[in-house]
Amino acid sequence: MRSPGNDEVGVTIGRGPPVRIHLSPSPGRDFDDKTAYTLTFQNLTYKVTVKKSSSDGANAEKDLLKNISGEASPGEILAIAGPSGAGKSTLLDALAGRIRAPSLEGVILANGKPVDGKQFRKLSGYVMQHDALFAYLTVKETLMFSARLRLPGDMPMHVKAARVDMLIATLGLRDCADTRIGNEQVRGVSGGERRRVSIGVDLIHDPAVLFLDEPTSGLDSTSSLHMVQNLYEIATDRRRTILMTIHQPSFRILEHIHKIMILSRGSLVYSGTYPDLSIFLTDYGRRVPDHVNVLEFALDVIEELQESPHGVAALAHFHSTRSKLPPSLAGLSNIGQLAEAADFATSPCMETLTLCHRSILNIARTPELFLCSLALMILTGMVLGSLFYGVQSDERGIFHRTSFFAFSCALLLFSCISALPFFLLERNIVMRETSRGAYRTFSYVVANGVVFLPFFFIQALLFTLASYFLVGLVRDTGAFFLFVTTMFLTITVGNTFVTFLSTLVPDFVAGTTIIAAVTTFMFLFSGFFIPMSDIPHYWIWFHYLSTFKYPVELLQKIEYSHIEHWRDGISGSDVARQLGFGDVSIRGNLGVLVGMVVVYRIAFYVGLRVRRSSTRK
Ligand SMILES: Nc1ncnc2c1ncn2[C@@H]1O[C@H](COP(=O)(O)OP(=O)(O)OP(=O)(O)O)[C@@H](O)[C@H]1O
Repeated sequence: MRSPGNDEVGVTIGRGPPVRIHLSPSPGRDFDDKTAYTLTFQNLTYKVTVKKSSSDGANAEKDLLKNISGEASPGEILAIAGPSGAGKSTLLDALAGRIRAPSLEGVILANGKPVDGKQFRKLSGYVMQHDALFAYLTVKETLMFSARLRLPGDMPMHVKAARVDMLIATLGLRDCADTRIGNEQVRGVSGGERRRVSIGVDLIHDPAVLFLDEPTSGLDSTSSLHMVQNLYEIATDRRRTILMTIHQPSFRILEHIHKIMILSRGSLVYSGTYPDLSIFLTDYGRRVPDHVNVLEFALDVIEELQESPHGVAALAHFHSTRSKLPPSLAGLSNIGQLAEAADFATSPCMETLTLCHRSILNIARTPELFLCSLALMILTGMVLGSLFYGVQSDERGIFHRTSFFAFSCALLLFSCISALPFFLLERNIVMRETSRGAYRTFSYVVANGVVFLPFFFIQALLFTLASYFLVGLVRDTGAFFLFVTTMFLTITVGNTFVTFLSTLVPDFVAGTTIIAAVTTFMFLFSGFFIPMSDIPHYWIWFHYLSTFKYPVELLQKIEYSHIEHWRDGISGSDVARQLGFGDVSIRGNLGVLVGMVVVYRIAFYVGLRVRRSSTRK
């Protein structure tokens, strides 16, 4: 029953008074909202098919999770422990809705309601084991961009800023708020601070349930303790449900953990509190020596059992006979309901502006990269200008012009490959952000397309200024600007092509190889090396797809159609006709280049969506 005028539902459990459960209309609208989720899971089983390397080639099924049941409550930290390869991250992913239903069996309920992966992902936060943050942004900027993307668009900016400040204080990041995140090349915040920023990014919308994969990995003992203390405060003070995987935590860390689940080879072998673990082991016949870390001792026992002929089956069975299973599904079916989560916190327009702003800041922080590429344009333009200096109106002039046009296009298109590492790095961050519902993929595709356009234009202009007059191309304002426009569109096509392929390639090495190979073939089929009439009919489609064909034709046509007097009463248009460019339409070819940009952008969008759906969310 929903009360008018507020966002609470009254739910009667048994004979008790109605429980008031606050429903926030959009996640994180109210920093102090009371939304609290109990996550209950029963009989989670996850199998994957593993291809056998043996000669019979038969596939085998591997159980990554076997009938795991448990419960995570608000105000508590549930830690998932176990030896390496036990299935900790897999269980966390399953609970966070990152593994799709057909391969995952069992039931996951949030406040007694079946979890709809998409909706639940918006109400929860997931912090991955490996950070993916922009190195050149400061801690505060990183959190502020997250706030601008993940908090409601109608929330005033000062309220978002206040929330960021509060989060910075909560996570103990005050001293490094204005320090850059950093990476291998740039000095930045410490490993512990970096982890806390990653947590902050996913905490900004105040998710009711927070999943963390190894939040203390790579941290020293003090930083690990600090981190878990932060999480403890968030869980207890704000009644958040926190689930995390851990690796060999110290005594002091264990004091901050309310419940532990221990896995071994996909089976649950313990579920309960840390103090009860000692009793459990003793009852199983493994007395815990004095003054040892009981969890470490338990992991040693498990590793020993894993090596034994019967494995951990007996321990798992012993646990199942003693454990109190979570309440039955029937008993839970009416307790509360999932808060309605808006699909996205803010409008596509606001998302695009915020993403543009973030990109501009990143570009501004790495001026050397961009200045380097601009300097390269001037330098190569001048080298080409000096090489083809002062072309004449004769046969050699035609040959030199054609070579200059073809080489200029090749240079601009091949130089776009250098953008690949940049896009690959950004791809990781964008995939994470969009998979958690931080913003629309479409907004990113638009922002990424728009933000670099001025830079591409400056590149095209500098290259043209450095080469056009030295080569001695036609002195005509219209021809000059058409030349700049062609160069600009060529660079834009090349970059959109590389961004699109960056969604498909697995890594940098494969990416450069594939992009270089495809670009080389596009050059080969452009009509420059083999005239179009000589290209076999079964390859002609590749000629039309070539990113070289249209700009090279355009440059020829622009040049000759603006030369009124070539020589001996022959006009430039006559030369163009003789060269086979008479029918080329300047508008038509410019249109094709614009069309290619649009098509590659759409393909980029589709590529990102497909890649996202084929990986764990
Ligand atoms: N898609 C998959 N196909 C086959 N095996 C997989 C797949 N995903 C995970 N595994 C295997 O499942 C087991 C559990 O993996 P998981 O990452 O959950 O372990 P973990 O307990 O988190 O390990 P660690 O502590 O080393 O990170 C491992 O043996 C892993 O190799």
